[in-house]
Formats: sequence, structure tokens, C-alpha cells
Amino acid sequence: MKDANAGLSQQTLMKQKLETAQIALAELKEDRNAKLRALSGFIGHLSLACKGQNLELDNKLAKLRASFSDVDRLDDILPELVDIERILKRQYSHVMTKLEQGRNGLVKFSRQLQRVESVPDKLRKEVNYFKQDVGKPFHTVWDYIPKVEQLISFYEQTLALCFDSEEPITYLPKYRQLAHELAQMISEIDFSKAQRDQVLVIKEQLATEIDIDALLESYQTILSMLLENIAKEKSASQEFLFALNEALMSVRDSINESLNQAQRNQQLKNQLNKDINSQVDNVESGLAVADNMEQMKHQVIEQLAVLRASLNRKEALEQREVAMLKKSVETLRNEINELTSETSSYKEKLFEQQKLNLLDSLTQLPNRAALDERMEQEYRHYQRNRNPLWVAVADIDHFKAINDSFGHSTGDKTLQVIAMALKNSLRDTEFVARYGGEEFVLLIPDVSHNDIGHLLNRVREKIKNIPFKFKNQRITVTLSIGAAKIIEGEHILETFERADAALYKAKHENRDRVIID
Ligand SMILES: Nc1nc2c(ncn2[C@@H]2O[C@H](COP(=O)(O)OP(=O)(O)OP(=O)(O)O)[C@@H](O)[C@H]2O)c(=O)[nH]1
Repeated sequence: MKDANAGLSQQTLMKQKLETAQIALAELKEDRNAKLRALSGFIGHLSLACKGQNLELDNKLAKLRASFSDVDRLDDILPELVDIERILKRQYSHVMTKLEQGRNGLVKFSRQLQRVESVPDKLRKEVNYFKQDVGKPFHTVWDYIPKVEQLISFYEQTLALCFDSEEPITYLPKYRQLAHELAQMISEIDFSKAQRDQVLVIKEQLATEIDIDALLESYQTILSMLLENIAKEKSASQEFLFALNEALMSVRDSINESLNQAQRNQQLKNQLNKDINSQVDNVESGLAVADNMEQMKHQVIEQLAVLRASLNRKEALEQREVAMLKKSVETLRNEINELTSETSSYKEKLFEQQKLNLLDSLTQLPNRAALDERMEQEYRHYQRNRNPLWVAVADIDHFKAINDSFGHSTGDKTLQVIAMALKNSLRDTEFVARYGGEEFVLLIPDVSHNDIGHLLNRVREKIKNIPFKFKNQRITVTLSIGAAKIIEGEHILETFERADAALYKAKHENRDRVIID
């Protein structure tokens, strides 16, 4: 009995413990559900705050919220959270980049506003403060919106002033763009030596804040220089054609003259031959009728004298003929000599012109047309022998800053020095051309993968070590270089594209470096 009682109380105790455990478990569950509800609410608000910024993020957050409602799916949530964290980080850097771009845009716009001449000083000063303020980095989108509003109000004020004033607007960003395009265009034209100084003055002008009248004048001057060059080229060809024509005419005259003279001489000779024959006949018939020796002798002497005179005339005629022939041969020879030298000097001129057409006038490096030709040639060579062929694109870093700080002509000189240094750092079999602006293209055959980095870094270092000094300031100019080796089945233009993409990477990785694709 005692044992039965002890068993009962044991059972009651166990039951009580089980009930307490059940209550604790229910409380725990309730607590967890409350936390999950709070988390789900938080995610709901997070979704609302982020809504529309990134579609992938919107979807992930919606899915996450749904997972919280089903406690059994909690194990699936962990990888989702990692994914969402990744998207959030990416979104953060995207927002920051956009903010930075927006800030740069605001600075640029305010700079352009300051260039409008009719803006009064007070407003200009305000824009200046604004520009300095905007110069500091933004941290949130909310910093950005009031700035845009402020800038719009500056624009409104400026526009109102422009519409009120009778004065024409002397400077607009679009003129600046046109001036920039014109400067770029004239950098690619080969002007004659005599014109280069004038071109330099125009380039300087175009780099400053030019008004519409000055811009139009620059267009006109450049146009008239180009027309002058075309006319010169035309008249050089015309001069040659005139000389050629004259020489041919005088050759024709001299041949005609010789022909006429030869005909006249032939007539004279025929007459003389007739005379001589009849004189010989006379001697014969005189001898036949002569009565005695004395008379015969007399007649022979007389006829012989006549004959000698005719023969002398014939000889003189023949001599004259030879002399004339000599003279006309001489004239012909002179004409031909003159013509030959004219032709070769014209050929030289043509050759020079052809060379000019393939050279960049500023740097004297091969230009883009020459690069196209050489690329084709190297590509054909590569197709025959399959030896390594590299294309490298080199671009001067922050070149605009040199132009902006020290003037366009300093920029031009810098380009010349760098072009020369690039040329000197390559072997004869290697090639460098000015591709345009501050960009150069190098074609390097027969260099292994191991050596190309070394070679290009040597070129880069060489440029970096040039002791440039502008306005007494020591300046280091650096290059970014991208390179690619032609691969099986690829056209050289595709290799160029890869080299260009590598250059783009080098620019984004802080510049002053070589990146090999
Ligand atoms: N002086 C001079 N400047 C030129 C010539 N051709 C192009 N430029 C200038 O080169 C500059 C190129 O500027 P960007 O394309 O902004 O490049 P960057 O300043 O070098 O900057 P990164 O390339 O990004 O390092 C522009 O200001 C052009 O006007 C030229 O023949 N002479």
C-alpha cells in the first residue's frame, strides 16, 4: 500500500512538472512570435522606405516578410538575409555614386551660370558660395534636394534678368561646346607652316570664354585658311600643267621646223644633183664635139670649175643640214631635261603632300590614317607568321587640367614632348601614332607576354620622369596604358577594343598604370 501511495505522488509530481514545462514552452513560443511580429513589422517599414529604389531588393524584402509569417520556414531565412545584406551594400554604393555624380553636376551647372556675363555681381557671389557648399560631399539624398531647388532658383533669376535686359547673352554653354569642337577639329588639320601661328592664336581664343561673334570669326578665319590651302594646291598643279604644255609645244615647234627645213634642203639637194648631172653631161657632149686637144682641155677645165662650185654648194648645204640637226637635237634634249626636272620636283611635292596627309601636324607622329594603314599591314603580317602582336592605347592623365591651368599652347607643347618621347622609346619595328586628342596608339610586334608589361611600364616611367616646368612650377605628367595581344580568330580592331577597355580600367584604378588585358 505504501508503495502504491509513493507511486501515485511520483506521478502527480511528474504531471505538475509537465504542465509547468508546457506553460513555459507556450510562453516561449508567444515571446518568439511577438519578436517575429516585431521583426516582420520592421521589415515592412524597411520595405516601404526602400520601395522603388531597387526591384531585386523590393522582391527579397517582400519574400522575407512572408517567411516570418510561417514559423516552420525560419530555417530558409538565414541565406535570404545574407542575400539581402549584399543587395543593401550594393545599393548603398550605388546611391553614393549617384550622389557624387549629382554633386558634380551641380558644381558644373553653377560654373556655367557664373559664366553668363549678364549675371549681376551679387548673384554671382551667391552662386560662388553655393558652389563651395556643394563642393563638400553629400551624405544623403535629402541633402541634395534643397541644393537642386536653390540652383533652380538661381537659374530662374538669371533667366528673368536675361529676358528683361536688352543686351544679348554673350556666353552660353552651347558656344563653349562649339568652341571646344572647333578646337578639336583644327587640331586634326594639317595647316601650312606660315599658318600655324595664327592657328595657335585661334586655339588659345577658343580655350577661353569666347562670345558668339569671336566664335563666328574663328570659323571664318579657319575656313578661309582652308580655302587658301586648296587654292594653293590647285595652282601648284596648274603651274606644272602649264610648264608641261609649254615644253610639249616647243618640242612640237622644233620638230616641225626641222621637218620643214629638211624638206627645203631635200628640194635644194635634188636641184643640185640635177645641176651636177647636167654639168657632167655637158662635159661629155663638149668633149664629143671638140676639134682639138687644146679646145677639149679648155672645155674640161671650164666644166670642172662649174662642177666644183656645185659640189661646194652641196657640201655647204649638207654642213648646214648637220648643224641644224645638231641644234634641233640640242633643243629637244634641253626641253626633255627641263621637263624631267619639273616632273621630279612635282613628284617630290606630291610625295611631301602625301607624307603630310599621313602625319599629325602638331606632333609630327603618324596620324590616324597612317595608323589604319599600319594596322592592316601588321594584321596581314600576323596572319602569315602568327608571331605575337600587341596593341596598346596610351592616354595622358588629367590633360584637361594642364590646358585649363597653363593654356592651350602649353598643352600643345606638352603633347609634342610626350609624342617625341614615345617615339624615342620604341624600336624601329614598333609603331606609335597620335590617335586623337591626348591619346596615342602603339603597335608592338614580337614581344612575349612576360616582356610586354616591362616594356610598357618603362615607357610610362619615361614619360613620368620628364621634368616639365610650367609657369615655374614643376609638373609631373603621367600616362595610363591599356594593352591587348591579338588572339586566334580575332580581327586587330577587336584587339584594339580590348586594349581600349583595359585603358578604361587603368583610368578607373587611379591612373598612372599599365593594364594588360
Ligand atoms: N592643347 C591641346 N589640348 C587638346 C588637344 N586635343 C585635345 N585636347 C584637350 O584634351 C583634354 C582631354 O580631356 P579629358 O578627355 O577630359 O581627359 P583628361 O583631362 O586627360 O582626363 P583623364 O583622361 O580622365 O585622365 C580636353 O581638354 C581637350 O580640349 C590638342 O591638340 N591640344
